[in-house]
Amino acid sequence: MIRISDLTVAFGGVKAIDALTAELDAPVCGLIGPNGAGKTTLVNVLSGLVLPRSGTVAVDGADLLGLKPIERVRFGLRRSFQTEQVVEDLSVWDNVRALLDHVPHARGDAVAQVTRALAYTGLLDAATVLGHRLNLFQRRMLEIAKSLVGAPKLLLLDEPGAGLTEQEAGALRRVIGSVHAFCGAQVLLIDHDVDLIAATCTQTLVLDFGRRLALGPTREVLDDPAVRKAYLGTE
Ligand SMILES: Nc1ncnc2c1ncn2[C@@H]1O[C@H](COP(=O)(O)OP(=O)(O)OP(=O)(O)O)[C@@H](O)[C@H]1O
Repeated sequence: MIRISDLTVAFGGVKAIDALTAELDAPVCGLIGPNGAGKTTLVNVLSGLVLPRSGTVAVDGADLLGLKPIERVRFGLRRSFQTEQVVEDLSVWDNVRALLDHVPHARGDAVAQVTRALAYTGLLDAATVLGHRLNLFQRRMLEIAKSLVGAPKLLLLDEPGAGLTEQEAGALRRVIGSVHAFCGAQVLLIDHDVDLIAATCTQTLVLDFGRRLALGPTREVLDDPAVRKAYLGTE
């Protein structure tokens, strides 16, 4: 559960997030809005890359803003970036294994955890392949696999579907839609692909100019005339 209260982030005179209050409690939540709406800024606040001017954010009851970025990772926060953070000269296995150096996990079960995450994301057969040899889809899956080891509580996925083929997007949908069943973590998904949001997210938050334009069940939100006008470009 993510509880955001009266959150404001300003870059000079621009309020990227403007007095935002929202409770996100679905296993997979969507975060959408037009370009510049504040989506990435919100994810940056959650992961600790940006400090808000005011407000609070709690995840599963814990005050997130009181934790340093590395403490948030230990707490169970995971994030994928629009540009994948793959170590190019490490194998797929070692890319995932490296995450476990930074987070708590039961001693000795690293092999089992990495194996399980790679199997879940379809990367087990590619475990020995070096990062620079992976295609775009495999890189996206590797980002998710890294998020799944070491007791994650919340996955922040920033446009994981961008540039994928329809078949790959289908596979991504299945992986994201089952993350909660796989490891119990909540997912906050930013994507411009409304079909991906509709297929995976039961609850969706829409931002516009840093403000909350809508929050609720995804189907209702996507049918909201104000959302259709601001985001989808239709009346
Ligand atoms: N580091 C920064 N310095 C100054 N302004 C910034 C910074 N980061 C974001 N902004 C501004 O804050 C606003 C929100 O940007 P943000 O990147 O969060 O939007 P977004 O919804 O993620 O957009 P997109 O869909 O294009 O990724 C924009 O007006 C942007 O120009």
